[in-house]
Amino acid sequence: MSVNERILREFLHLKLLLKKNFLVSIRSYFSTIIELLSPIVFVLIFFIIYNYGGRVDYSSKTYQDSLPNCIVSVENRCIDLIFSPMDSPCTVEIMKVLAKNNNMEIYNYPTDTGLIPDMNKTIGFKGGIIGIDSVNSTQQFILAHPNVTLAAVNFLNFPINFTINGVTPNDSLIGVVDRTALSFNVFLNISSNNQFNPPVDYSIEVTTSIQKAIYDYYSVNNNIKQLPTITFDANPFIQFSSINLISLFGGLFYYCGIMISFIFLLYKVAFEKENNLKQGMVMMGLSRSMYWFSWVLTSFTIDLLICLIMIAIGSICKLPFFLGTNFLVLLLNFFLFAISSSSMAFFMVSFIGKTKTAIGIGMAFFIVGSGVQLTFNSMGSIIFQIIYQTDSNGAAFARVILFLLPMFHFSKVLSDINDKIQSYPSSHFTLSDLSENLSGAEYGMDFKIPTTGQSLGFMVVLVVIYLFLSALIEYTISGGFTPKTAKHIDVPHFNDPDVTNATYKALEPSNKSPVIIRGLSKTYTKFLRPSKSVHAIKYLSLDIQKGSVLGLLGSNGAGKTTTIGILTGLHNPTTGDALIYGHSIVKDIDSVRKITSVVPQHDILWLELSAMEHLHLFAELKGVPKSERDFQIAKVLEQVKLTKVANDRCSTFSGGMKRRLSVAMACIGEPKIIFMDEPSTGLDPASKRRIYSLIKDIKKEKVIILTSHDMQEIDVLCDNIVIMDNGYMICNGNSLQLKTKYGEGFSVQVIAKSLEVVGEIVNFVTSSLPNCRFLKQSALQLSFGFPVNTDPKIIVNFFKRLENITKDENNTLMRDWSISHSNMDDVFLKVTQKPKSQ
Ligand SMILES: Nc1ncnc2c1ncn2[C@@H]1O[C@H](COP(=O)(O)OP(=O)(O)OP(=O)(O)O)[C@@H](O)[C@H]1O
Repeated sequence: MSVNERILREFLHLKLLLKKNFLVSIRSYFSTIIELLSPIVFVLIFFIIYNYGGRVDYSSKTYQDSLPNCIVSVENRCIDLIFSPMDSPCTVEIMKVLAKNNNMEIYNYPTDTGLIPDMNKTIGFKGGIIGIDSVNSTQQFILAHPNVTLAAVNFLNFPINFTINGVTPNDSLIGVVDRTALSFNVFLNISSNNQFNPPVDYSIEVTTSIQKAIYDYYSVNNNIKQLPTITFDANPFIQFSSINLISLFGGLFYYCGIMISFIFLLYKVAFEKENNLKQGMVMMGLSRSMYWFSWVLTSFTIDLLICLIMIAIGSICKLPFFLGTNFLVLLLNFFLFAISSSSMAFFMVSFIGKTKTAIGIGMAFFIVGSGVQLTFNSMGSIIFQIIYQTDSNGAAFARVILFLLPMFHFSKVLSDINDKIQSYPSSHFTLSDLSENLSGAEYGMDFKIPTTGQSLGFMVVLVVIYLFLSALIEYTISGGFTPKTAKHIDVPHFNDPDVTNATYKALEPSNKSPVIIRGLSKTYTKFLRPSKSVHAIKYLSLDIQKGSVLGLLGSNGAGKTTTIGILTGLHNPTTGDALIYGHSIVKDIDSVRKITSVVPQHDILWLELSAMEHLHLFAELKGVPKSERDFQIAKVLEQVKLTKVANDRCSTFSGGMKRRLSVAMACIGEPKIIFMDEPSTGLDPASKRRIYSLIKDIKKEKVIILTSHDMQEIDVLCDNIVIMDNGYMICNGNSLQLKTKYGEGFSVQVIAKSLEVVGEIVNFVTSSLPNCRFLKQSALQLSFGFPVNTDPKIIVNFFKRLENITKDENNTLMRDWSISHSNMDDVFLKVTQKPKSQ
């Protein structure tokens, strides 16, 4: 197959699988709606809690954020605020805003450091702000002129990134500039009755108005990307009614809204695995990589929808988190969290085979993750500081484990955003904030804590890691690392000459049969416990002719399904090869798949799709030209008698109808070889008969390889029969040859009157007929076999005795008896040496 053909084939498979996923999602609309609505539900729950559940109404406690006016009563002058140092450009910029906010004048009041300022310069002042050069001078001024000044503020330090018109002032007057916090002292005059009668505590108004000036300066100055932490030694104030601590816990609800789809994804992929749908699809020729890729695309699309819904509903509810954060940042955080979780689900499902386990693990992640989310939300950035900045082996280990969890990075981003937007009502988290270390800034200059952008990047890394690991596991399981060469081993010794002949005939280089299996072996290796490795097939060699049905018989675990799995490319053989119309299954499985079809042991059906949709899907997969599709589909539907229900969903089908549909799907595309793994299992006699006649109809010009536990089916349908036991072919021949060779000649069935007399009957029959063998017991029915060359007189005499016993109504031994030729049941029991009682 050329590269172009291969690419086209992969695209076709992707298209078909996406179509399947789309149809299944639309049809199972209940679960799809739950998945898509979950973000709405969780955001609405949070909205209700946020607005009505325990919200403290701060608006009634809002304090004024303007400076109170001083009252002129002493020295014929009063000053609203003294600030220092006045020569610092940083201080002056903020004070200008404060003056503007309060409609006040701002004056310089130069002093010589250490000297008491000249009071004459302030005569006639009635309110206003004046600057003084140092804290020292401020204190001296207040001491010298009590009750002239309402309050004084001394700036102690500014953050390092404080800039004025984009320039860092390198403010030596402030002293310490290598810190991230902005701090100031406030002195309040509440001591005198002369001016403030009665004394009033204006600490909140004064500190609030200063703080407002700082924030206003920051919010108008675009060059400053983050607000400083402000510390001051006055009473803390409550100013903004929109700050609500509950909003910090929104992360828990956003997490839950996204994790519902994580549980659904685990369930859906595990369901296809548990029901062997994936395996069946691969046997039918679908590409494994496209199977996974289709799931990745489907789940990422659902994730995107969920994230958009979440952002839309959060914005409609006017939650500060959504209003205060840039849309792209929101989308990136939600979407990267969702797809990294989905990628983790793909990785986890590599180890999960059952839907119940998948749901259990999904729920555990949901519950434990919610707890973790709650902790991260409530502890804010402190927890991230501890995790990232603690220097110990334990912390390093925790960092590695937490790194692998998408929810951890998601919480970190939420925490960063909350840190920013909770600081001030008009604060926004913008794209430029992604490079800031917001959490680190709060705790000093140690920037080991990743930036918000890095946390988002970690989620991208997780997507790559988890998808890569999932692909690696899939590649290993599919035998990708097994060398693609047909390894040969010596022919073992077989007890049965027919088996030896069949083996050597198949090994003959001149053999041109359509199917030739040569020295096929398969060992399922247990890497951790090599001694427990299973040798499922051991040197299977045979050829199959066109227009014939080969029956593969064997007890459970004999190796039949593994044989079909290898011939359809599901597993790589450990040794040997098979040629299907000249194409090697080891070297050219793609060409083999073009001409083969499978009825897998488990139906590859989606309950949400109709019979017609299944057939269209597989017709396209098998490359049936569009013009022929309708005709072929109508034909197979008629053959399996499903025409009337063609447009009904498979969920309404009985087990027999599903099996018939599987057979119809295998017949689409006119394959040259059809593998049927127990095609009639679970069917009623009428349905079985339909399948039998279909097989008889289609076998002309084809090769059919059929496994079954139904001996009658094998007897009726198969031209050649192979019996496998413990991985070996132990018999090979047609039904008559096998019965003659291994059958007991005749078999006698006796129905006992009670279980107590079974032993007596067995003694009676085996002692009456020489070389008679007790074959099996099924409830009260006992089967015996005896050779064809038994003396007819002995047989006649034996039948007469049986007749006499059953005619006697008082007999306690048997109810009835019958005689027949040996059947395949007897052959099978004899060659596989099963115990003679069940
Ligand atoms: N994926 C696997 N990994 C390990 N062992 C396996 C695997 N598949 C099959 N086996 C083992 O290989 C042996 C042959 O199994 P296989 O399914 O081919 O038997 P079978 O004849 O088809 O049985 P049944 O009639 O029950 O379907 C069994 O011992 C089985 O346990």
